[in-house]
Amino acid sequence: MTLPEQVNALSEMGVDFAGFIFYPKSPRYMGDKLPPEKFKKMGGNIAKVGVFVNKPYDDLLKTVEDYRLDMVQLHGDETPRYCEQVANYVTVIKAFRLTDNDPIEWMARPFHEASDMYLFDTLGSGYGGTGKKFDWNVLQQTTIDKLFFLSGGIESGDEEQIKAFSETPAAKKLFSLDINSKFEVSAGVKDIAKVQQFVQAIKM
Ligand SMILES: O=C(O)c1ccccc1NCC(=O)[C@H](O)[C@H](O)COP(=O)(O)O
Repeated sequence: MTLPEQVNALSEMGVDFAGFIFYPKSPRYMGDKLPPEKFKKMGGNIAKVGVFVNKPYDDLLKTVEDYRLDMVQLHGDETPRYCEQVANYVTVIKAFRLTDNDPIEWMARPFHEASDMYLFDTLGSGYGGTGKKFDWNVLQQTTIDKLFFLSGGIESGDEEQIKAFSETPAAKKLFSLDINSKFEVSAGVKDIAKVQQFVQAIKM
């Protein structure tokens, strides 16, 4: 998200989280778009999630403080030790970028104690916002013992597939969905009506 009025609209429609990209190489980078004072005032009760990629520890904590972020989503090659240190200050969602054959249990195990939640996304040439799905069946091969966000190319029309997945054992800890590029009119600007339709359909 980059526009305060859109964040407020999401909050009003009962969306739980809004994500803000603090990765300068992303086309959705918001660090130069919203000053902290404006940022802190918007969004009502929505939880504000800062998305970071390999940000030095001190810079990350300063951003969390300046913008009063509720959670951070760590999308890069952050180590368990780094996540653990950050988790002393703010809720940590560790993102894993998956291909269809990844040994998720082996990848996630070192982060079990070091993070609060996971996010499963699709591996791409960049770090996120690929608009591509991974095969959710890779999550069936293992027991995920941590709340997780499902992400990667989720779009309108996926509602039935998501409901079917949510009834499988792999979804026992499915906590929330993370949607992004498939709901954009341009980078960082959402089609709010499309989001609303999706939210209503998914809650039915
Ligand atoms: O979206 C970005 O530009 C981005 C850049 C760097 C790190 C993470 C990024 N996005 C993280 C997200 O949580 C996205 O919502 C997730 O990758 C899903 O995106 P999409 O495949 O477009 O639905």
